[in-house]
Amino acid sequence: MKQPVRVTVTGAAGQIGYALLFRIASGAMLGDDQPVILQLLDITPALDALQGVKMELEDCAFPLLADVVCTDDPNVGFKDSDYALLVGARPRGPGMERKDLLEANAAIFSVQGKAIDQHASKDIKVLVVGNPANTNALITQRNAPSINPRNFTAMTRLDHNRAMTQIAQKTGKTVNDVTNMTIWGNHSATQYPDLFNTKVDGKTASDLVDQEWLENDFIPTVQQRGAAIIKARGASSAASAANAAIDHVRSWALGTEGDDWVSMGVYSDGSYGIEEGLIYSFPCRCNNGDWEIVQGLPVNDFSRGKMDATAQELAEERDGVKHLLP
Ligand SMILES: NC(=O)c1ccc[n+]([C@@H]2O[C@H](COP(=O)([O-])OP(=O)(O)OC[C@H]3O[C@@H](n4cnc5c(N)ncnc54)[C@H](O)[C@@H]3O)[C@@H](O)[C@H]2O)c1
Ligand SMILES: O=C(O)C[C@H](O)C(=O)O
Repeated sequence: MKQPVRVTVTGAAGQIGYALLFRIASGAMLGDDQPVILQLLDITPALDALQGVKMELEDCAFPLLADVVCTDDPNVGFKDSDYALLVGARPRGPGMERKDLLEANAAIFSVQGKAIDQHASKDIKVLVVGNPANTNALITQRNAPSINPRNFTAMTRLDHNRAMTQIAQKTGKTVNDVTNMTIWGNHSATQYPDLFNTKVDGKTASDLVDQEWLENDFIPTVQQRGAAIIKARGASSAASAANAAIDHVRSWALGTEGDDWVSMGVYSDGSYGIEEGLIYSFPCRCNNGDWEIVQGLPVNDFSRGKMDATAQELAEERDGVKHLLP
């Protein structure tokens, strides 16, 4: 049996937490042979509820669950942590954009970045789910200067999965036929789901649909899916978000399949002309617990405009939280 790894989940008493923890403990995220210690962080008023979640985790008798720690102290929550899923943040309500949450949520990530810097493993892999995810990931990263910026990522896998299903349904195929999907940019209404590099059954997806559907149906549907779920459910996506978080960390830790890639919000090295240092969603391949941006994909004028617009929004969000970026 491998040694257990420490997985911190913030906002563990919330909606996404409830859909996430049991799958991590079952081995769905890090593999059937990897024991885990769950370090669950939430705010003080949520600690009773968190104890209830811990009791339920115990009642599952998961063979891979080595221990569960519940705390309201980030210094304890991130102690020696190998993986951190930063979920704890306020969700948006109807009529809000995700960046409207910046003021409410940004401070959480500067505190947690500092705690990660001081207490976590220097090899920690961090996934930020709490919105606005890309800019919160940037705040976390900048507050943890002793850790490689590549170790801080933001979640666009939910958008990626949504886009795969939309194109599969449109072309009468299944998601098993869809590969090489890319979400470029911000997890926001400016994100750009790219069908020009996606394949369906080996054929280029943009050749299988008309430009009118691509521009006026597919892209807005993916961009607005979170809002559509809030309208329908009266609460933001939870099970699908937890599923995407599992997918994101699993790909990062255990690798992507063959030539396929996944979408991850990662530290930009200037690839595709995107300003260095932004946390921008790129097509990424993962191997040996590391990711690399897929290079050399063709970018037409239509795509270029959309990729730049979402980068511009990220630069504006960054400038709006300058006071939290040491
Ligand atoms: N990136 C994505 O694709 C994606 C998808 C879905 C939701 N989200 C975001 O995830 C976040 C969580 O959503 P949810 O539905 O679970 O919300 P929720 O309100 O059900 O749960 C949030 C939890 O975070 C806790 N929390 C608040 N401040 C905290 C702090 N400082 N430290 C630790 N915990 C803290 C709350 O007490 C609560 O238990 C929201 O910001 C939501 O917008 C992102
Ligand atoms: O849309 C939201 O606010 C929640 C989440 O980011 C989503 O995409 O479902």
